[in-house]
Amino acid sequence: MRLPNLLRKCAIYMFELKVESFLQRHSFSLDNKRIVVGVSGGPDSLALLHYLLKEREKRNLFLVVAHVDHMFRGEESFLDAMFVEDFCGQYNVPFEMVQVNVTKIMKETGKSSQIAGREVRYDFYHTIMKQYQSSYLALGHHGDDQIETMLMRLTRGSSGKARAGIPFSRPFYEGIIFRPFLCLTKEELQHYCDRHKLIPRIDPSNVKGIYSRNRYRKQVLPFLKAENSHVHEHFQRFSEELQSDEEFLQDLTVERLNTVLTKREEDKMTIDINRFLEMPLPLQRRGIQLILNYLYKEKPASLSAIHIDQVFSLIDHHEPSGTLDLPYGLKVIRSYFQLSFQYGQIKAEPYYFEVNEPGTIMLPNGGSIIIDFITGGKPDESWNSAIFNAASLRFPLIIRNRKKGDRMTLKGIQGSKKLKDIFIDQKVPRQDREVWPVITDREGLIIWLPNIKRSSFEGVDPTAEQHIKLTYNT
Ligand SMILES: Nc1ncnc2c1ncn2[C@@H]1O[C@H](COP(=O)(O)OP(=O)(O)OP(=O)(O)O)[C@@H](O)[C@H]1O
Repeated sequence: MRLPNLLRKCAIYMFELKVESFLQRHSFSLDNKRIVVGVSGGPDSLALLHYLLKEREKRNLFLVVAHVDHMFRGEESFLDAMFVEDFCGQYNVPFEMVQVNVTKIMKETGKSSQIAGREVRYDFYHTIMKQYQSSYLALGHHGDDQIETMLMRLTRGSSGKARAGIPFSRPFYEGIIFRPFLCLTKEELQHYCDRHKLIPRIDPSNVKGIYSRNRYRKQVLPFLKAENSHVHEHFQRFSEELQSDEEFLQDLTVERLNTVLTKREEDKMTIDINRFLEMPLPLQRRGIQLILNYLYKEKPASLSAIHIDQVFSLIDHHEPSGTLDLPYGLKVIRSYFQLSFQYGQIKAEPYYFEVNEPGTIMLPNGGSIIIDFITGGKPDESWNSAIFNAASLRFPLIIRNRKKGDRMTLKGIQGSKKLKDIFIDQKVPRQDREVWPVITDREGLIIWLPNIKRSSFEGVDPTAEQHIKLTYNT
């Protein structure tokens, strides 16, 4: 055998070995699979199809090719489709294609060409997988794609698993997407095409000059490759480690979050702040992320790490209450030790307690009212308590949330004042007003608005035999 031929054989062998050991590392066997292959006609997916065709007999593979003509480049892009069809004809592979005017979709929906094109492709892949009863979709992403994706996401501020880039495999409807070429560079795929005398139609990456991906491809990748020619292997390993770390932490987060959630509805979640703060910090961050992912059926592009930081500021806040507006009308509301994530208007749960004797009443807002009977001596008054002459109160006392039209008489002031105005004057957040406790006597006279205003009924009476002390703990 002549030397160039031997070198060629060696290179092909090395290529196949790399892919095989990559598949093995992911415990993925090609044997007996029915696979849809996404083929654009460019070098990466043409090399992928060729590689799988070489394995077809040995592995007992059933292959079918899916091609999408996005109609971006008029006649040219239709010729790509014809090229792929012709290639499939030569190798006796079923070929399926669809023509979709993606530019029109972009105009109608305002989506970018990448997003609109991607949605069309993945829809079509799904259709073909169903049609051919295939559970596997093979795509030609490679190591350079991986580096670009990871750097772009990091730069953009992605979090969690997204930073790990493109996974080797992931669930896709009832099936699985897999990418056997993530272990290879773009250059290796180009060489593979050359060695097998494959002449791809175009390299679609060349027509993507305006995309930010191409700026990474042209400006960042050459620098990294010059620094270390194995950079793609290191990024790939980092991606895989990060993915498995993320999965592990994600499972832990779900477990812990379940113990912290006090409410879980379709469009509302509430956590207990004290229990939440007992979670390790990395789980706290992921916990907030999980809640947001759950509530946002479609994640807003404008949602960023800054919003997560703002949620944490609300948790660390010294004030017992506060609100944060997130994209798409999602609100985060802190009320004492409860943090709620919810859409739209805040509905207060009405509550009503009758009190006849000393004790503690736990309130739905997480606070409590303590009732003490004090006989003899001068009871001390603190900022969160109120003292009454027991004989002047008509029992049972009632602890409830406010009602429309509530008014109270204030200490040292003639006449009465609307609760609504008192709340506004004291700048009590709207959502807190609905759950703030109001204490009345049997006849409905408001005797105390805890921690906000003292009523005309309050005060120590030196002649009183017994006092009642009410304390509001938040
Ligand atoms: N028009 C298309 N029709 C079917 N599959 C496609 C199409 N475009 C891309 N794919 C699949 O998605 C993979 C990744 O797409 P991407 O756009 O990142 O790569 P590409 O530069 O188009 O790759 P290639 O050189 O294989 O065309 C491709 O390798 C291919 O498997």
